[in-house]
Amino acid sequence: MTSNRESYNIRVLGKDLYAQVANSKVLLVGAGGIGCELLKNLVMSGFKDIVVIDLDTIDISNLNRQFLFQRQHVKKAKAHVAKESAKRFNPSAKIESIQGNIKDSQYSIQWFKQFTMVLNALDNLDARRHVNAMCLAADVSLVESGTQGYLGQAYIIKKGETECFDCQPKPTPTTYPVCTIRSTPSAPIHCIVWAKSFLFSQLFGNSEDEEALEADTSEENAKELEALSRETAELKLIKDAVGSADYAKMVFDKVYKSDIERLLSMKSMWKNRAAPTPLDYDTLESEAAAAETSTQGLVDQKVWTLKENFEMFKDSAIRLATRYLNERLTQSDAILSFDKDDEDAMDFVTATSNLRAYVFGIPTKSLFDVKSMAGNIIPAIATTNAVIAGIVIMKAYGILRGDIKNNNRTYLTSGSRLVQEANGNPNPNCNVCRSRTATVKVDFDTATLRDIIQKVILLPQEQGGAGMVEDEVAILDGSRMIYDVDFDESVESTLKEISLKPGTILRVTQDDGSEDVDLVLEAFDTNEDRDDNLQLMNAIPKPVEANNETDERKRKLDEKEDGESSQKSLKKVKVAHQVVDDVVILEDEDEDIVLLD
Ligand SMILES: Nc1ncnc2c1ncn2[C@@H]1O[C@H](COP(=O)(O)OP(=O)(O)OP(=O)(O)O)[C@@H](O)[C@H]1O
Ligand SMILES: [Zn+2]
Repeated sequence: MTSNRESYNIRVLGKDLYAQVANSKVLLVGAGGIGCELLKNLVMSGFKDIVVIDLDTIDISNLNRQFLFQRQHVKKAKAHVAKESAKRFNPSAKIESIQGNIKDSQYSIQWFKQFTMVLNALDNLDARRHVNAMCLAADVSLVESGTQGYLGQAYIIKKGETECFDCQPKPTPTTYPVCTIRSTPSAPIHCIVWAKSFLFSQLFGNSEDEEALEADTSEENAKELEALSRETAELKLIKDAVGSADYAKMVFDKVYKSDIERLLSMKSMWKNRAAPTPLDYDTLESEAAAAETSTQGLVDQKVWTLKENFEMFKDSAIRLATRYLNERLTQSDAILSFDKDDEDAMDFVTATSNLRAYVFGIPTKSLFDVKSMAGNIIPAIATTNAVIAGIVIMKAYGILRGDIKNNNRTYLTSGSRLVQEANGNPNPNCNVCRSRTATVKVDFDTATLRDIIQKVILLPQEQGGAGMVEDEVAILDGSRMIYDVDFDESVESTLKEISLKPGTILRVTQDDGSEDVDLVLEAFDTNEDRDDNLQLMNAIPKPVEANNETDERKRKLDEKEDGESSQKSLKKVKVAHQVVDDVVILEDEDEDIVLLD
């Protein structure tokens, strides 16, 4: 018997599409902000066979937007709780939940192949890249999505038909010159980067952690680096004094007094900028508590007074020092890593960055603001996730209809407008998706590397092979070279002997620079009939001809670059691929962008 929801879905989607929806198997990667919305949407729109994977447990800070979770679920696995909550929307849906990392090797290409489609609901580049590569190798359609504040996007990735996640280069994160952070901060962010990437990691972490500081070889910078190494040595002494009664005072005197006095002695530095003012521990200590009071409002949103920052500095430094010492009792090289959700770390970074701001006459910030700046956080907004999760379902319908090439990318832009942009063709220079892939079934115990070379790599293109030339071929298993003309020792070894397993992808390259070929190795089924110890399952696609469609698109754009009318469309292409953090966002709204109904 069909339920009300089911008959409604059939009416909306039509019988055929609904049947496809009901028969498809979907992998949902991530059960966070977008993932929760999406899992709910999937079961409500008729998807019945779903696997959801997430590595994390529920944090209290997730509850404001991840509506499948409630207070009593805190610390439980996201995937399992999401499954239980979503099932209540549609008890007939079959959901398998996995608490795990999608990057684990057990989630092989073969494993990905069981799905009709994969839906990403992730929050980091690394995992997105991995799923992109797996879906390309397994030739499964992927819907990629992301949100950032009020902005969001969703689009389909399909091997050979669309751009992949890595077709466009992603910009590197913002860096700051060492001297600005170390000596001449002029904005709150400079003080926060100093507190988080320098002070915190020097005291409690790995001193190499200064990833935000740019390596700069200018003369001014050389001096800075020299001062940096001297100060690092001094800090080491303090680090060793962790646990002593005057630990907080030692840290304070060094970073807010002697370091600042040393900076002041470099007079030329302050010719054209306001000189810093050192702080005095004893004066602050003796000052009556809070003569001035901090601003009103929620605790996290108050801007603390100098005295309050001072007290918080002492308190949080001792809390962290105690934790650091305890960790070292069990593991001698233990460190504390900065985490925006760690209250002690956030108290410390807020207080120490604000004290530094006082020294340099820079406005101070509330804990809330420091947290978003230190954690690089743009607040996650439930409604943005909900809109994007809805659009992901539309993309999923697009995949089932076979409408991939013409399926646009959808962006939620500032002003809450949904805009569309044509999905690009694969970038011919992308080394993630432009390789040519074929699956080869092999008997790992008897097939040799020579078999692969003869029966696949040298096999003429007309017969489905790669048609390569023996002397020019090299074969790699990941970064391990297993064959080239000067390294042919393993050629008579069986695949098992050279540790190749089902799921391995061999990359075959040829000197002449023609496109690489990826061979996905699979085992024969136990009782499978076969004539040989190796079977090429699909013809290897021919190399893409130059001047293909993508080049054509690029050429047209290049041509138009001179013309006035082109500026707009060129700009559109550029802004569309700007990436902030992990999410591509569209900053601008162009008139020639198509509005959705
Ligand atoms: N490699 C991975 N394998 C499985 N799940 C992953 C992987 N990387 C990230 N995730 C999951 O993807 C989800 C992304 O959701 P979201 O962006 O809402 O992040 P969050 O961690 O819930 O929130 P926030 O980062 O804002 O505190 C998270 O639940 C995270 O655990
Ligand atoms: Zn690509």
